[in-house]
Amino acid sequence: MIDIPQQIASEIARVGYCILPNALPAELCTTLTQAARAETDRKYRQAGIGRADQHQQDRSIRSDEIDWIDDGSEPGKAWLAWCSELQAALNQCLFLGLFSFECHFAHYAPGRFYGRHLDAFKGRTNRVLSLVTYLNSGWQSSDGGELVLYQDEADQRGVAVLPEAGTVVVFLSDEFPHEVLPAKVDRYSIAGWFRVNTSSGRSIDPPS
Ligand SMILES: O=C(O)CCC(=O)C(=O)O
Ligand SMILES: [Fe+2]
Repeated sequence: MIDIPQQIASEIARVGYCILPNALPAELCTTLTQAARAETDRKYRQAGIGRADQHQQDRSIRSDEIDWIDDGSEPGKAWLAWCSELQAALNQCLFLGLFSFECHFAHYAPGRFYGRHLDAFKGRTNRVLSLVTYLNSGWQSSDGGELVLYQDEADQRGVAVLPEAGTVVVFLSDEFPHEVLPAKVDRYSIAGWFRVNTSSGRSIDPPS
């Protein structure tokens, strides 16, 4: 059996990112795909940018809609259990000290996008590893909607990833600029972040 967490860990150690098609167990992928669509128009909210204290909605940078995931539903529970196993494996292999995980469903309606950005800035965040998985079966390259992952600030070419169901992408949050190109059809995904615990004294970071 292919050990997905092991593969992710060794790619992170080698190059800092990992793009793995068919990484999600098929049953989990189906459950999440259904859950992502069932929530359309019900719970999705316009996504914002920045930390809680400087939260703002700027549609010129980001125009997806999101719904935070918790273990209050069966799909949420199953997904968080899978991520928790991955977190344990990454800690064991890479000594990252990952402490918690936060994630949300994202829905990009046709034409929506997320401009080039970093998920974290060095020294100013406790987000260490970003994880994205896609929930669109039969995605065509003519549908657009690629994630483009750049090596560094200077890279203008990047690597394009089709958001096909089951593909998992993991990368160091403060190292790899990336963007989501507009798609011609609805695009569903989960974006999440493994974090370290930087709480000290009476100040709790991050704010809940
Ligand atoms: O959906 C994707 O491919 C990436 C999303 C992303 O970059 C983010 O939510 O920060
Ligand atoms: Fe991002």
